[in-house]
Amino acid sequence: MLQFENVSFRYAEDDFDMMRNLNFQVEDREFVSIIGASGCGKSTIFRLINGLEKLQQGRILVDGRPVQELKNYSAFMPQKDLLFPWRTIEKNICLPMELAKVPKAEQEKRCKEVLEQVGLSEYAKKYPKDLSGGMKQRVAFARTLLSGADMLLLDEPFSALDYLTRVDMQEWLLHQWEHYHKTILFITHDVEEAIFLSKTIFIIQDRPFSQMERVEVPLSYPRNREDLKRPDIVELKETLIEKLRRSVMNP
Ligand SMILES: Nc1ncnc2c1ncn2[C@@H]1O[C@H](COP(=O)(O)OP(=O)(O)OP(=O)(O)O)[C@@H](O)[C@H]1O
Repeated sequence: MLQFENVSFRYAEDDFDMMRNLNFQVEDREFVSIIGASGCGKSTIFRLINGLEKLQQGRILVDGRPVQELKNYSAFMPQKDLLFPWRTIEKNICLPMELAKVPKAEQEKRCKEVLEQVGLSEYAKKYPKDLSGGMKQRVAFARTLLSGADMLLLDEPFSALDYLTRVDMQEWLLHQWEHYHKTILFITHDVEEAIFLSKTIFIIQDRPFSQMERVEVPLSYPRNREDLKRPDIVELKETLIEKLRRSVMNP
């Protein structure tokens, strides 16, 4: 379980807090999205979780232990795939294992398994330039998985993709999540994407923010895109859009 306890943070360049006494928690294996206006601090939450920024007050705990004491508890996947163009797909996927000095035979075994699972076995020897945008994000996801962390931090991973690829990738991601049973925190600007994927949605509405409104999506898994047409889901979507619009108008 991930817990934020009274977390406050401001960037050194700023003279105002970005978040103040923030409390929230995420259960193991939950799929949680964070939505909020541009610049409200969504990515900063990820940077605090993975230790890239130091919190100035409060605690971030994973299974009751401060993250400063832990290693390899979270893995980050950015919007851009960040694959190395001169490495083959399998070599890109193996990179974190190479750095962690995992024995070569084990690297190959894990790489083969994950490529099969993400549906890209026949692309192992190809280069990133040979793959479509959606395929490259699958490779980036595979690499994130192979870090071995139980919590995946996905920062707008599909925002650069065209609409149809994006829709496919959402279904694909849910399938992966059901297979791997990881905890996923997912940042998106797309309310429908958040509803389709998540069990829980956190909304950032204020600046600075000291709380995120928590909304439970009334859909079970596995999900079907038809569910998005249900009147209560259409209404939820409108409500969330309205909340975001209000937060943009009252920064
Ligand atoms: N390293 C940094 N140093 C100083 N200020 C930063 C840094 N990173 C982000 N900021 C500022 O902090 C604010 C929040 O940034 P953050 O990236 O967390 O927002 P966000 O909600 O993820 O935005 P977006 O939706 O546009 O990606 C922004 O105003 C940004 O300019």
